[in-house]
Amino acid sequence: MTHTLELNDIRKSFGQVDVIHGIDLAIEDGEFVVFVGPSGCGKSTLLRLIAGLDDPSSGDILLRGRRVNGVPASERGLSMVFQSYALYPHMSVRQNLSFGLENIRMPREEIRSRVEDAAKLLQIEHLLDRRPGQLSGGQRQRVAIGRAIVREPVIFLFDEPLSNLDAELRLQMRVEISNLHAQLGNTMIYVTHDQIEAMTMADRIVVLRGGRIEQVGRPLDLYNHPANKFVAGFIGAPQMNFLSGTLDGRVLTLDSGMVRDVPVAEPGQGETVTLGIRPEAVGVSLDGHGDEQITVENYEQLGAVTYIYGVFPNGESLTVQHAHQIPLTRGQTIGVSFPTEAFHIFGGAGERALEMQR
Ligand SMILES: Nc1ncnc2c1ncn2[C@@H]1O[C@H](COP(=O)(O)OP(=O)(O)OP(=O)(O)O)[C@@H](O)[C@H]1O
Repeated sequence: MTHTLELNDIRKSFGQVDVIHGIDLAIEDGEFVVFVGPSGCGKSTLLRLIAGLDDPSSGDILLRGRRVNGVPASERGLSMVFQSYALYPHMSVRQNLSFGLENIRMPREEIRSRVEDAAKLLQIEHLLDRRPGQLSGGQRQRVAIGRAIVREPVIFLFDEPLSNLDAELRLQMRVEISNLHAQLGNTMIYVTHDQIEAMTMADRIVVLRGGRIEQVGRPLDLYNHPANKFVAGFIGAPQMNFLSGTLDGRVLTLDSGMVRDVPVAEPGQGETVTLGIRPEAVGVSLDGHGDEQITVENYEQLGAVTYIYGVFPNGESLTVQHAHQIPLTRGQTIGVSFPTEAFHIFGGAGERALEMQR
């Protein structure tokens, strides 16, 4: 089977600096793939290599089975949507949408029909005669997306397209881009540092760090089975709790005091490990019962959910996400419990999750 896009051992250096360290990835036709990772991990660089705005130092890029290294961006059949929108300020929305098509001498009628279809799809028909300066941020972003749509690309490339929008509009555009993907069915590659965008829009997430892939998988697979501590900490908000301990045989002893049998596939030999547990998996008891006790340092009552920020006697922190409204005061002691089924145990410096016999 031919993939829409294949990256084979892609590397990129700028002068002496190696930025991408060997990326292998195959993307299927129609997939929505999100590249996510902290600032500087190389996600924009990778997208630019795919787009043809830059060339890899080594490795092959295949589009529908054809090697495209060195093929100019304009001949790859891809459309990119930038964070900055990159609209022409002196042109109307209609001209912004049609400009690229006029440049390739597409017949007028075809251009008109594509522009009108895209405007309808994005609900910007009433804005076609305005200039970008007369539009809101969200409307400008729609025009930028429209300009990508009219080219009918093999793949849409999005580089942090929502970063300049406020929270409410970001949420709305997230849903719209997902709907667009469902309607158009094109392959989409989307770069963001926002794990919520990744979780909500992706068919598959590629987590990057330092120019390497840490894990590739469906959103909930990454959430439920992170391959290492980095992915576990990056996916999910509030962040997973990490508690230090040692593993001897199948007995986990936390530095905070709790001792528990854990169903690890391989028994330990007294080595240091990290227990990961998501905030929503921690049980709370106001009368102090549970596996351990924490002091409430702070809390947030959001109505539907309560966040508790606590500290163990040994100084380690614990965040709890509780699904109910409960009375709390700073400085009070509460009991917390940790169900074994929710444990993630990371070996070494967190580079791998230990296999569990569930
Ligand atoms: N043209 C360049 N010359 C030298 N170094 C570069 C160049 N472009 C990018 N880099 C470096 O490559 C690394 C990856 O940059 P890139 O922009 O791909 O990261 P990113 O994950 O997209 O980050 P951000 O979320 O901040 O945009 C960074 O350390 C950056 O400084």
